[in-house]
Amino acid sequence: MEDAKHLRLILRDFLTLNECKELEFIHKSSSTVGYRPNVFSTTLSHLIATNCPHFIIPFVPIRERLKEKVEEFFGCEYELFVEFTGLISWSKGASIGWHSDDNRPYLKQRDFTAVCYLNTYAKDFKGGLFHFQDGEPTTLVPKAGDVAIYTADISNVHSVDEITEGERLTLTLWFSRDSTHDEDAKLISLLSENLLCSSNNVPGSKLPMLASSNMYWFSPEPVSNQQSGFNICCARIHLLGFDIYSSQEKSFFSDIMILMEPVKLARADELFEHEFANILHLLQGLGSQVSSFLAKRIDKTVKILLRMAELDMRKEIIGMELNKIHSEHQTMDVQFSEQKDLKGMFEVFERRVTKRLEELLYQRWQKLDKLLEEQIERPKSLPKNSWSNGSDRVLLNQKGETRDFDVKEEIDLLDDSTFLHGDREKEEVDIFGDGEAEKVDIIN
Ligand SMILES: O=C(O)CCC(=O)C(=O)O
Ligand SMILES: [Fe+2]
Repeated sequence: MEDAKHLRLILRDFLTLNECKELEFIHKSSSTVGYRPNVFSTTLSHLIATNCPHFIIPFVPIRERLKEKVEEFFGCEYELFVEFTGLISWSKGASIGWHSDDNRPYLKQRDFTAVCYLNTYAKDFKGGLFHFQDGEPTTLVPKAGDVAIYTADISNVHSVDEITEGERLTLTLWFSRDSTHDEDAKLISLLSENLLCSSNNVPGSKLPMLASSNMYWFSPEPVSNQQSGFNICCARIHLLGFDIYSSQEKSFFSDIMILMEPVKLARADELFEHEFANILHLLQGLGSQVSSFLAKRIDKTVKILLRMAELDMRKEIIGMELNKIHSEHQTMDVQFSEQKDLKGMFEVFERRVTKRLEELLYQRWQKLDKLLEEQIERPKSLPKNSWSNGSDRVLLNQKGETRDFDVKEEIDLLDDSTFLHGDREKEEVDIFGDGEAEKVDIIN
C-alpha cells in the first residue's frame, strides 16, 4: 500500500469470527433481493423499516472502529460520515467488472470504501477474488475478519471475479466528507418515525413487519438443471437450524400453503408460541422472537443461537451418516482402525457430512419447488354446488357497466375448470346464458 497513488489499507483479523457470524445471522434472517441478480443485501434502513432496529446494535461498534481507522489512515482533518452500511452477499453468477466506487454522478459523495469480509474464499465460496487494476496488492483473497480500505476514486479501480460456488458475504461501508450524506441522520429520522408509529402497549408491536414478497432466490445451481426458483426463506430457516410448524398442516412440506398461512417456529421439540402471518414474517421474527426467550442482550443471544443451531444440525447429520456407514459396512470399526491417517479420515468424513447436508437441503428445496409449481398449476375450482345461486357479487363488464350478479348458470368457457366462484378477479364467462362470452371483473 506504500504507493501514494493507490492509497489502500488491508487489515487482517479486524473483526472476530463471532462478529462475522453474528452479522451473517442477521443477513440470513433479514436480507432482501439486492441491486443486481444473485445479490442480496441488508441495509440498516431496511432493518428499521421491517421493525428489526435491534439488529443494528452489532453494527454500531464496528462502524465506529472502521471510521476511526479510515480517518486515521487517510489523515482526515475533519470527521467523516458513514454514507452507507450494508451486508451484501453474492451467490453463484454474481461478479463486478472494473470500476471505482464513485463512478456515477449520484455517488460522487463517496470518498472512502471499507469492505469487511465475513466469510472465507475456498471454505465458504469459490471465485469472488478481489483485484486492484493498478498498484499493490493486486489481488485480495477474502478471509473472514479481514478488511480492505481504499479511496473510492479512480486511483483504486477494482473488480471482483464471478462467484462459482457458495455465497460470499461482506459488510460494506462508504464514507463521505459531506455531512449531507450522513447515513446516521437518515437512520435517526427513520427510527423516530418507527418509534412514533409503534406502541409498546400493543401486543406484538415489537415483532417484525412482513417482508417483501420479492425475497425470492432463483438459484442457478445445476441441481435441478434449470433456473428454478425456491423460497430462500425456507432454506434459510432450515440452515439456521429451525423448523416451521403450521397448525393447519401437520407436516410442513405437505402443502405450499405455508407461504400464505400462519406458521409457528420450532426448534427440536420446542414450539415457540407466537404465530407469524406467514413464512416471510417468521423468518424476520426468528432472531428477535427467539432471543426474548433466552436472554436480554440480543447480540449475545444471536451468537448463542447461531452456534446452537449449527451444532444441532451438524450433530443430527453426523449421527445419521454414522448410522448409515455402520449399516453399510458392519466392519466399519475394523476399517477405521486400519486407517493410519486420522486427519485424512476426518476430512473424508467431513466432506461426506457436508455433502449430505447439502443434499438434504436441496431435496427439501426441490420438494418445495415442486409443490409450488403444482399449486400454481392446480386450478382454483370449486364444486358447482358449493355456492348458492343469487350471489350478490357485483360485476363490471367490458363497457364499464356494473350490475348485480344473479347466477343462473356459470359456463366454463376457458374449459379450465375455473369458475367465477373461485377467487379469480377476472373471468370470461357466458354469464347470462345467451351464448355470448363476456369479460367481467368481479368487484366484490
Ligand atoms: O465485495 C468486494 O470485495 C467489493 C465489492 C465492490 O467492489 C462494490 O460493491 O463496489
Ligand atoms: Fe467497488
